[in-house]
Amino acid sequence: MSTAAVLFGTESGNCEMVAEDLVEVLAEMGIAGEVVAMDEVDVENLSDNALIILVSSTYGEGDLPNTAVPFFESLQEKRPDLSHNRFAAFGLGDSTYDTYNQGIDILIKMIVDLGARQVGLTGRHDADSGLDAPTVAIEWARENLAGLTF
Ligand SMILES: Cc1cc2nc3c(=O)[nH]c(=O)nc-3n(C[C@H](O)[C@H](O)[C@H](O)COP(=O)(O)O)c2cc1C
Repeated sequence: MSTAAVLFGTESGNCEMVAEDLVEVLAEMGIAGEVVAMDEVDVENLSDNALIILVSSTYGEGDLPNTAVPFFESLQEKRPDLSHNRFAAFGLGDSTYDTYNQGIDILIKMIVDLGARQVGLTGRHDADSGLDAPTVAIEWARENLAGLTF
Protein backbone atom coordinates (compact mmCIF):
# COMPACT_ATOMS: atom_id res chain seq x y z
CA MET A 1 0.00 0.00 0.00
CA SER A 2 1.30 3.36 -1.00
CA THR A 3 0.62 6.27 1.36
CA ALA A 4 0.07 8.72 -1.48
CA ALA A 5 -1.01 8.15 -5.06
CA VAL A 6 -0.31 11.02 -7.41
CA LEU A 7 -2.79 10.54 -10.25
CA PHE A 8 -2.38 12.53 -13.44
CA GLY A 9 -4.69 13.17 -16.38
CA THR A 10 -2.99 14.77 -19.37
CA GLU A 11 -3.00 15.29 -23.12
CA SER A 12 0.42 16.75 -23.83
CA GLY A 13 2.41 15.53 -20.83
CA ASN A 14 2.64 18.57 -18.54
CA CYS A 15 0.64 16.94 -15.76
CA GLU A 16 2.85 13.87 -15.85
CA MET A 17 5.95 16.03 -15.30
CA VAL A 18 4.20 17.77 -12.42
CA ALA A 19 3.15 14.44 -10.88
CA GLU A 20 6.70 13.12 -11.03
CA ASP A 21 8.06 16.19 -9.27
CA LEU A 22 5.31 16.03 -6.65
CA VAL A 23 6.34 12.50 -5.69
CA GLU A 24 9.85 13.79 -5.09
CA VAL A 25 8.59 16.61 -2.87
CA LEU A 26 6.45 14.13 -0.94
CA ALA A 27 9.53 11.96 -0.40
CA GLU A 28 11.36 14.98 1.04
CA MET A 29 8.43 15.31 3.46
CA GLY A 30 8.70 11.65 4.43
CA ILE A 31 5.57 10.63 2.51
CA ALA A 32 5.90 7.57 0.25
CA GLY A 33 4.12 8.11 -3.03
CA GLU A 34 3.72 6.74 -6.51
CA VAL A 35 2.75 8.30 -9.82
CA VAL A 36 -0.12 6.65 -11.68
CA ALA A 37 -1.74 7.66 -14.96
CA MET A 38 -5.48 8.18 -14.42
CA ASP A 39 -6.31 5.81 -17.26
CA GLU A 40 -4.48 3.04 -15.40
CA VAL A 41 -6.13 3.51 -12.01
CA ASP A 42 -8.25 0.71 -10.61
CA VAL A 43 -10.79 2.81 -8.72
CA GLU A 44 -11.81 -0.15 -6.57
CA ASN A 45 -8.36 -0.03 -4.92
CA LEU A 46 -8.20 3.75 -4.72
CA SER A 47 -9.15 3.86 -1.04
CA ASP A 48 -5.92 1.95 -0.20
CA ASN A 49 -4.12 5.27 -0.59
CA ALA A 50 -4.34 7.45 2.49
CA LEU A 51 -3.70 10.52 0.35
CA ILE A 52 -4.82 10.93 -3.25
CA ILE A 53 -3.30 13.78 -5.22
CA LEU A 54 -5.16 14.73 -8.39
CA VAL A 55 -3.25 16.49 -11.15
CA SER A 56 -5.26 17.36 -14.24
CA SER A 57 -5.30 19.80 -17.12
CA THR A 58 -8.37 21.18 -18.95
CA TYR A 59 -9.32 20.81 -22.63
CA GLY A 60 -12.20 21.50 -24.97
CA GLU A 61 -14.74 23.73 -23.29
CA GLY A 62 -13.69 23.20 -19.71
CA ASP A 63 -13.53 19.43 -20.11
CA LEU A 64 -11.23 16.78 -18.72
CA PRO A 65 -8.17 15.77 -20.73
CA ASN A 66 -8.65 12.48 -22.61
CA THR A 67 -6.71 10.32 -20.17
CA ALA A 68 -8.81 11.51 -17.20
CA VAL A 69 -12.13 10.58 -18.82
CA PRO A 70 -12.02 6.79 -18.15
CA PHE A 71 -11.02 7.52 -14.55
CA PHE A 72 -13.94 9.91 -14.09
CA GLU A 73 -16.40 7.49 -15.71
CA SER A 74 -15.15 4.63 -13.59
CA LEU A 75 -15.61 6.68 -10.40
CA GLN A 76 -19.10 7.56 -11.59
CA GLU A 77 -19.96 3.94 -12.26
CA LYS A 78 -18.31 2.17 -9.31
CA ARG A 79 -18.66 4.89 -6.67
CA PRO A 80 -15.91 3.69 -4.30
CA ASP A 81 -16.24 4.77 -0.67
CA LEU A 82 -13.49 7.37 -0.15
CA SER A 83 -14.75 8.63 3.19
CA HIS A 84 -11.48 7.57 4.88
CA ASN A 85 -9.31 9.26 2.28
CA ARG A 86 -7.80 12.68 2.07
CA PHE A 87 -6.98 14.32 -1.23
CA ALA A 88 -5.17 17.32 -2.63
CA ALA A 89 -5.62 18.81 -6.08
CA PHE A 90 -3.48 20.69 -8.59
CA GLY A 91 -4.85 21.84 -11.95
CA LEU A 92 -3.12 23.00 -15.10
CA GLY A 93 -4.88 25.38 -17.43
CA ASP A 94 -4.57 28.58 -19.37
CA SER A 95 -6.36 31.74 -18.28
CA THR A 96 -6.83 32.88 -21.87
CA TYR A 97 -9.71 30.34 -21.92
CA ASP A 98 -13.05 31.27 -20.31
CA THR A 99 -13.08 27.76 -18.91
CA TYR A 100 -9.85 28.31 -17.00
CA ASN A 101 -8.83 25.23 -15.01
CA GLN A 102 -12.30 23.70 -14.86
CA GLY A 103 -11.00 20.16 -15.38
CA ILE A 104 -9.58 19.87 -11.89
CA ASP A 105 -12.85 21.23 -10.46
CA ILE A 106 -14.80 18.43 -12.17
CA LEU A 107 -12.59 15.84 -10.49
CA ILE A 108 -12.73 17.57 -7.11
CA LYS A 109 -16.53 17.63 -7.19
CA MET A 110 -16.62 13.91 -7.96
CA ILE A 111 -14.14 12.83 -5.29
CA VAL A 112 -15.79 15.01 -2.64
CA ASP A 113 -19.09 13.41 -3.58
CA LEU A 114 -17.47 10.04 -2.84
CA GLY A 115 -16.53 11.21 0.65
CA ALA A 116 -12.87 12.26 0.35
CA ARG A 117 -11.73 15.28 2.36
CA GLN A 118 -9.52 17.92 0.77
CA VAL A 119 -6.27 19.00 2.38
CA GLY A 120 -4.79 22.35 1.47
CA LEU A 121 -6.00 24.70 -1.21
CA THR A 122 -6.47 23.70 -4.84
CA GLY A 123 -3.29 24.59 -6.73
CA ARG A 124 -3.59 26.04 -10.21
CA HIS A 125 -0.96 26.60 -12.87
CA ASP A 126 -1.72 29.16 -15.57
CA ALA A 127 0.15 28.47 -18.81
CA ASP A 128 -0.36 32.15 -19.73
CA SER A 129 1.72 33.21 -16.71
CA GLY A 130 4.91 32.00 -18.37
CA LEU A 131 5.84 30.24 -15.12
CA ASP A 132 7.14 26.70 -15.15
CA ALA A 133 4.39 24.27 -14.09
CA PRO A 134 6.55 21.88 -12.02
CA THR A 135 8.10 24.84 -10.17
CA VAL A 136 4.65 26.23 -9.29
CA ALA A 137 3.47 22.77 -8.24
CA ILE A 138 6.49 22.15 -6.00
CA GLU A 139 5.91 25.48 -4.26
CA TRP A 140 2.21 24.63 -3.84
CA ALA A 141 3.05 21.23 -2.33
CA ARG A 142 5.49 22.73 0.16
CA GLU A 143 2.86 25.27 1.25
CA ASN A 144 -0.14 22.96 1.31
CA LEU A 145 1.04 19.45 2.13
CA ALA A 146 3.73 20.00 4.74
CA GLY A 147 2.97 18.59 8.16
CA LEU A 148 0.52 15.92 7.06
CA THR A 149 0.67 12.81 9.23
CA PHE A 150 -0.67 9.34 8.50
C1 LIG B 1 -6.68 22.56 -27.61
C2 LIG B 1 -6.47 23.05 -26.21
C3 LIG B 1 -7.58 23.36 -25.43
C4 LIG B 1 -7.41 23.85 -24.14
N1 LIG B 1 -8.52 24.19 -23.39
C5 LIG B 1 -8.34 24.73 -22.18
C6 LIG B 1 -9.48 25.16 -21.41
O1 LIG B 1 -10.62 25.04 -21.82
N2 LIG B 1 -9.25 25.70 -20.18
C7 LIG B 1 -7.99 25.83 -19.66
O2 LIG B 1 -7.85 26.33 -18.54
N3 LIG B 1 -6.90 25.45 -20.37
C8 LIG B 1 -7.05 24.89 -21.60
N4 LIG B 1 -5.95 24.49 -22.30
C9 LIG B 1 -4.61 24.64 -21.71
C10 LIG B 1 -4.06 23.32 -21.12
O3 LIG B 1 -4.89 22.82 -20.09
C11 LIG B 1 -2.65 23.61 -20.56
O4 LIG B 1 -1.81 23.90 -21.65
C12 LIG B 1 -2.06 22.49 -19.77
O5 LIG B 1 -0.78 22.88 -19.27
C13 LIG B 1 -1.90 21.21 -20.56
O6 LIG B 1 -1.45 20.20 -19.68
P1 LIG B 1 -1.22 18.70 -20.20
O7 LIG B 1 -0.01 18.73 -21.10
O8 LIG B 1 -0.92 17.91 -18.97
O9 LIG B 1 -2.44 18.24 -20.87
C14 LIG B 1 -6.10 24.01 -23.60
C15 LIG B 1 -4.99 23.67 -24.39
C16 LIG B 1 -5.16 23.21 -25.67
C17 LIG B 1 -3.93 22.88 -26.50
